[in-house]
Amino acid sequence: MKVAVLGARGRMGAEVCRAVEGADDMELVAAVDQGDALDALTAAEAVVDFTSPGVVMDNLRWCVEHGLHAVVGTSGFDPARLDAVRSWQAAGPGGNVLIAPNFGIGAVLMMGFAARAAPFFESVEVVETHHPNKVDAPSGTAYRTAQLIAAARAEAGVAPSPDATTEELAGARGTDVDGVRVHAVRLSGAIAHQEVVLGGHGEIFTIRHDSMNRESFMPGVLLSLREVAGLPDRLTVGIESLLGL
Ligand SMILES: NC(=O)C1=CN([C@@H]2O[C@H](COP(=O)(O)OP(=O)(O)OC[C@H]3O[C@@H](n4cnc5c(N)ncnc54)[C@H](OP(=O)(O)O)[C@@H]3O)[C@@H](O)[C@H]2O)C=CC1
Ligand SMILES: O=C(O)C1=N[C@H](C(=O)O)C[C@H](O)C1
Repeated sequence: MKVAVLGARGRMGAEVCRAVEGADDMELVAAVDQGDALDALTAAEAVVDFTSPGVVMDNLRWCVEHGLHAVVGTSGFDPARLDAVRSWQAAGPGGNVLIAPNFGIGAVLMMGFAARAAPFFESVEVVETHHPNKVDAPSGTAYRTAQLIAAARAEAGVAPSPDATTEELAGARGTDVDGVRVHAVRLSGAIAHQEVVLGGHGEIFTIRHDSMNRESFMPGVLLSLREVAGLPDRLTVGIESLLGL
């Protein structure tokens, strides 16, 4: 299949270009970065976007309006952004869009395990750690994890995590995502790491995932490229269904 990469000179985009060039069933037909014309994308059957939260919506709208399938790794997708994508797709034939907060297999499993464990513990918080060049906080993975945890706890009728804080230096308790506290650490030497910490009656349960390099995301990206055209929904969030989860 013919693949184009948006953000091709970035940390992830460059890794995706290498992975696509190394795949027997794929051909890299366009490597597009800041300042390049998007027209080159039309040579592709599917486009991969690893740019930044500030520009991904314009890129994605262009892809949808030009009928291209898109695999998106860029972070920053809240419910309003997902609704915007659906509205563009509803306006025309468009292509399928797959948006994955994390393409790492272990990270996907970590999110699933966290949601499964969340109703069994009184308290739960998410701590993500990333390299200091990351422009957004919290990470898309942490945001998605918190959403999944909150949904699982709501469905089970679990009370909010107890927290008696009444005096706080701004930010000390992290940010609130659907009632779940999320903390972002930026650390030289780090790539992408996350802990979900659950606390109950005399026990603490920690679920941890570490991405040691950016190659770790490539099996998920290539799988997504192979599957995106045949997905049952025009917009899919996460690669869980592609992994049979
Ligand atoms: N889903 C997942 O599994 C993963 C997701 N990510 C996410 O991917 C995104 C990119 O991360 P990373 O590669 O580290 O970031 P980088 O900053 O290294 O790469 C982004 C690239 O996009 C370029 N760019 C900026 N604007 C445009 C534009 N309008 N069109 C085309 N290219 C553009 C940048 O150029 P310039 O530098 O000149 O601005 C840069 O080369 C982030 O949102 C990150 O969170 C990262 C890892 C895994
Ligand atoms: O910017 C990164 O590096 C990463 N971004 C994604 C996110 O925001 O969750 C995925 C992974 O954590 C690496």
